[in-house]
Amino acid sequence: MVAPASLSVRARHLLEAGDTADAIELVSGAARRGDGEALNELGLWHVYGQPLQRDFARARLFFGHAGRAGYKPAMTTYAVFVALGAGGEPRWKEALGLLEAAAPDDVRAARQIELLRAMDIDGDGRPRSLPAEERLARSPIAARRSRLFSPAECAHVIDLAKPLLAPSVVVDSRTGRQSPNPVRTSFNAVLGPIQQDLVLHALNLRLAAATGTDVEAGEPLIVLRYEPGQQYREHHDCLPGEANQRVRTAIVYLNEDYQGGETSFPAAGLDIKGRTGDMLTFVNTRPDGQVDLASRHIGQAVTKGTKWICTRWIRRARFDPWGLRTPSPLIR
Ligand SMILES: O=C(O)CCC(=O)C(=O)O
Ligand SMILES: [Fe+2]
Repeated sequence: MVAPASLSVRARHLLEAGDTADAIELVSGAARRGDGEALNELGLWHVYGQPLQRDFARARLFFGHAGRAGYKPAMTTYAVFVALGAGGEPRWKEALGLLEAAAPDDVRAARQIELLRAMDIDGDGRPRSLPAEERLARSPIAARRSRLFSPAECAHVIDLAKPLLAPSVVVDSRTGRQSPNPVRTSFNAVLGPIQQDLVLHALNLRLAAATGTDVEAGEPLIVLRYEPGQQYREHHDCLPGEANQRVRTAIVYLNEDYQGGETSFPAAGLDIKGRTGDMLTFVNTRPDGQVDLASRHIGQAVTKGTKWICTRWIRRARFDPWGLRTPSPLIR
């Protein structure tokens, strides 16, 4: 016997077939009856902005309802929204409390709690201490903090990314479009608000502290995986014609059991082979805001094993492309 398709799968089939009204009816009907999966689906629709209006405040409410109705993954999403301040105030302690309440019968929540308890963080999830910064070059400005992430944290980031990996794309400097390109042959996963968890948010807070930047200026963390022969050819990280430029990059090396794969800066004659958990950071722009060509760098081809890193591109000012912090048009 074939198991009946889940509600969200049936709703997606209806949407693909253009039966938007039926899909909405199916899901909202079930949501009214308190179905957790349906409530979660409504939350996701308010995040995607399809087929309902994008509205993070509503999404946050629906994820909370879905979690309380027993749909476990929604509780984690809700906790992340509360921690991030997506669709409402950021409240780290409340987010942590939600996760603690979920932990006894949710292994993922329990694992997060274990990793969070091992961190030296304050009541807002920010680090109380950091490894010392070691200056590597003046042009480009580049520095390292050894072991910024623990091996267990690195493994956790890899685990979050694994199911989401897809071939990397690059932004075309003329059209601004994204497409696969031989410049960058790795696979990557973008850990945005729906994919991340509280551990990842605490790590993003740590990266912000370690680079002296505002956590809200960071783009979502991207995890990159390079297999032998894969590389990221010489490039700089700035975007064409962008006002809110990527002024800084932070890279954390998530493993070290591979060969090749150094991060090289030809202008400075610098080749970095990171150890597990090391953070490399460099400045991409000059004081006038233009691209610093000395920041051009290469992810050298891996010759043996698999290289895992995560990259956070950090903007000049707060960056909120989805309007996570935009007040809801539907809720006052
Ligand atoms: O793989 C590397 O070492 C460099 C990665 C990189 O250039 C980037 O993520 O912007
Ligand atoms: Fe780069």
